Amino acid sequence: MTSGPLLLEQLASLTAIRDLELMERSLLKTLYGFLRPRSLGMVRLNSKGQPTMEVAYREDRYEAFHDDLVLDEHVAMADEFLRVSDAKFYSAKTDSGVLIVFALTSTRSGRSYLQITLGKELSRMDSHMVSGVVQIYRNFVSLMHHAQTDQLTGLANRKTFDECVSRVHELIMAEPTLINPERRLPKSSSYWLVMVDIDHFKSINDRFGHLYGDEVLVILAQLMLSSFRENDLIFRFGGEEFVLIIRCADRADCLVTLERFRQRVEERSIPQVGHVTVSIGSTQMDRRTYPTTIVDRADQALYFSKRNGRNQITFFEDLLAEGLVSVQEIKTDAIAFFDPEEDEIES
Ligand SMILES: Nc1nc2c(ncn2[C@@H]2O[C@H](COP(=O)(O)OP(=O)(O)OP(=O)(O)O)[C@@H](O)[C@H]2O)c(=O)[nH]1
Repeated sequence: MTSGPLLLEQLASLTAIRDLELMERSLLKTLYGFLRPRSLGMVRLNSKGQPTMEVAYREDRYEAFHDDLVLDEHVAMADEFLRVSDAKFYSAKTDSGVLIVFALTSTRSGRSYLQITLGKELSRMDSHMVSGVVQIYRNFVSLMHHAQTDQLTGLANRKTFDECVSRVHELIMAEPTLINPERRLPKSSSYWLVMVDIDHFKSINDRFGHLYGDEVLVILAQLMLSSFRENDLIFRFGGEEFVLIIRCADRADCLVTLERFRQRVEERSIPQVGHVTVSIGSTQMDRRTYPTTIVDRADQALYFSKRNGRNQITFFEDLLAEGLVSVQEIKTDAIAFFDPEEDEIES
């Protein structure tokens, strides 16, 4: 495995990567044993068609590459062909043999392909076999995706957040060893946990009905997807609460990003409902602080935004600097979130 993958890029698909990787390995192992190819691997492209990961598999060795990837001209052609065609695979003669490319997955954030190089064309029987194995893999990926996704908004669900937040934290802890010192990384390696809560959402439901409330949630989710980067992580907890894990250069950069989103929400006119606003609480994720504490800090910042008039952004670090909160370490796995029913604060 190469060094230097950027933290959130490792979590690109919002799915449980460890499980997905196990499935990838199992797929490659099965095909390697069956086909004994000259080479076997996978390539993942982002939504712009740029490669973000390549995997090479040989005799039980699985190697993943993230850095300095160049899109192979045959893969580019396969990508173009398989996106518009019903064909099961793409095949081309190359210097190393016959390259066969099968489409594996296709999502909003990108596509992945299986690459097989053989000494000769794939026989009819073998092509049926590979297609069958690929279909099983796709079905598993889609089941996994379903279990991890909130059905209304299409965002990752609360269960996925619980798994992801610990994993991001583990990655932050490990980061110095992951980063290649020879590669000059942009000064963009701080990670922020952000809680977003729609203001007065109950009254939207009360005035317009739940269906309109649901529509607001869907529009909010779309605004988030279009406002944050592809590799930022966006979750719906349930209710009208969302959580983000985003990478920013520093606090000022995080503020600009969140402020832009807050304004976009405020400006958006939603049919029937009109304008809605969001309150936001944010805190930096650091390696010394337990994930539960990080979540609690963002929650305290959100609570402050709510109490001070809503439609605003608060950073926990600012509250700390002003002596409005104290540092408490929560060392349990239970993550407690803001509960407006319990904490109604307006007079
Ligand atoms: N339409 C719809 N409503 C939901 C969903 N999940 C939770 N709710 C409603 O969201 C509302 C949340 O309201 P409160 O927790 O009182 O908070 P609020 O009215 O947004 O007030 P503040 O957060 O203090 O600004 C409740 O009325 C829930 O019934 C959902 O999936 N769809």
